[in-house]
Amino acid sequence: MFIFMLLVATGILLWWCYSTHTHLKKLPPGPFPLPIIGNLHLLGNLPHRALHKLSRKYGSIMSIRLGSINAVIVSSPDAAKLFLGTHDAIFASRPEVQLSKYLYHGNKGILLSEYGEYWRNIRKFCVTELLSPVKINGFAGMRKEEIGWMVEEIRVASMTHQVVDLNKMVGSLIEGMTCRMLFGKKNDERFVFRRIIDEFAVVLGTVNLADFVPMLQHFDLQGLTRRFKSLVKDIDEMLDTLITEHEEYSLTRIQRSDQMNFIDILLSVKNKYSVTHENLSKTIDRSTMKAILVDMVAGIIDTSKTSIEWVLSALIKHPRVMNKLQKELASIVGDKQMVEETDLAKLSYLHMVVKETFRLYPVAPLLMPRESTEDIVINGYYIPKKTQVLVNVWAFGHDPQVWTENCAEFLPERFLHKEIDFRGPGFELLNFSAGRRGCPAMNFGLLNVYLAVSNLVHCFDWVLPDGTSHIDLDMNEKFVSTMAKVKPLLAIPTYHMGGSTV
Ligand code: HEM
Repeated sequence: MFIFMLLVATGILLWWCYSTHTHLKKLPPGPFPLPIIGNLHLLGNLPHRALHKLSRKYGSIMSIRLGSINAVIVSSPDAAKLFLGTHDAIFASRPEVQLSKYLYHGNKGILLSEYGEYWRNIRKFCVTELLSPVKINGFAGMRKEEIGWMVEEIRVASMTHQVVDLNKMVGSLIEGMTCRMLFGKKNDERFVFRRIIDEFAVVLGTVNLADFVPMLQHFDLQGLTRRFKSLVKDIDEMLDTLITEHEEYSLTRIQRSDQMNFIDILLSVKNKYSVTHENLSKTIDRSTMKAILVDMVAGIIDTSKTSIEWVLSALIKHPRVMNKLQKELASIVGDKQMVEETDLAKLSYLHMVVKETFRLYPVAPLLMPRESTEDIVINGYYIPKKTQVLVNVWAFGHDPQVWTENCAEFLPERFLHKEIDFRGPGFELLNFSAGRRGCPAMNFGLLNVYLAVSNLVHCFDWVLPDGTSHIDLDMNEKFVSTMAKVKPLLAIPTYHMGGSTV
C-alpha cells in the first residue's frame, strides 16, 4: 500500500513538474531561426515594416532571434501595456552594446545604462537639475532668437524665390539651439560641432552586427570600432576643452541662474549637497558630465529635427490641413510676426497635426531596446531573463484595429474629442515610450516641434520646386539613427506678414 501511494505521489509530482515546465517554456511564436544569424536576414532595410508583416502572421507578442540574442517584438498597444505598464520594472533595463563601452564612459549616462540605483539617481538628477520646466523655460529667449534668425534667413531666400533645404535649415536650428543650451555657444573655430554631431548620428544609426553575433567583435568587419574610437577622441577633446574653459570662466564671474548653460549647471552642482543628487555627489565627475552631455546631444538633435521635417512634409502634402492650420495660427497669433511659446497651448489643431504625423511617421519606430531582468510569463508565454524587447510603434500607427479602416489617411481630425495623447492614458501614441524608462524630456521635445513648425507655417507659404505637385511629394522613409525621409524636404517659401502674403 505504502509503495502504491509513493508511486501515485511521484506520478503526480512528475506530472506537475512537467506541466509547469512546458507552460513556462512556451515562448511566443515566431519565425524559425537560422544558425548563427537567427532571423537577422528577415529584417531588411526597414525592420519596422518587416517586423509588422511578420507580426500579422505570428501575433502582437512575437519571438525572434537576432544572432545569438532572444528578442520579443511587441506590436499592439494592448501588448505594450503589459510590457511597459504592468511589468515595466522587469523590462526597464537596456542590453549591453559595444557603443556604450566606448562612447558612454563606461555607461555613466542615462540612455544606455542598465536599470538600477546608478541609473535611477542620474536620471532623477537630470530631470530635476537640467530638464525641469523652470530650466527649460530659462532658455526661451535663446530659442526665440534662434527661430527669429531662421525666419529671417528664409525671408531673404524668399525674395529671390530660392529653394530652401528644410532638412538642413531645421537641422541648423536645432543644432544651434542645442549647442547654446549645452555649451553656451554654437560656433567654435576649434571644433566643427556639425561634423562631430553628424558622425555621431551615423555611428548611432548603424546596426552593429557584433552586438548580435559576439564572435564578430574581434574582426571589426564594419569598421565601427575604429569609428567609435576616433569619434570618442573628438568628443572628449571638445568637451574637455569646453568644461575647462567653463571652470576657469566661472571663477571670474557671478552667474545669473537664467544664463547658465548645462555645463555651468553641472559644474555648479558638482560637490554640493542637494536633495536631488545626494547619492551622486561623489560620482558627478568629469566623465559623468561628459556622458550626460553626450546623452543630451543624442536625445535632442536627431529626434527633433527629423520630427519637424516629417510634420512640414505632411502639411505640404496635404494643403487642406496646411490651410486649416494657417487659419488657426492667424486667429490665435494674429498680426504678431512670430509665434511665441505662450501661444502654443492655444493651438489645438497644431497639436492634432503633430499627433497625426507622429502616428504615421514615428522617428523611433522601434523605440529603444529594453532588456528583461527576470524570467516572466506574459499572456501564457515564457520570456526568459535577458530577452530584448522591441516595441514596434510603427505597427500600432498602421493598424486598422486601433485606428479604423482609414488608418492610412492623414487626418488630424481623428483626434478631435478623443482622449488619445502621448501621455496616455492608452498606449496608442507611444512615440515617447512609457514607464520608468520613457523619454524624460517629452514636453521639451514637443516644444521644439511646435515652435519650429508653427513659425515656419505662420510666416511662410510653401510650394514644391520645379512645379512638382504636392501629391507627388516623396514620403518614403529610411531607417538610420531615426526613421528619416529618404529625400530631404526642398520647398520654395513665400513670406507672410501678420497673415498676409508679402
Ligand atoms: C521628438 C522628440 C523626442 C522623441 C520622439 C523621443 C523619444 C524617446 C524614446 C522613444 C526613448 C526611449 C524610451 C524607452 O526606452 O522606453 C527616449 C529616451 C530618452 N530621451 Fe527622448 N525623445 C525626444 C526628445 C528628447 C529630448 C529633447 C531629450 C533631451 C533633452 C531626450 C532625452 C532622452 C533621454 C536621456 C532618454 C533615455 C531615458 C532612459 O533611458 O532612462 N529626448 N526618447
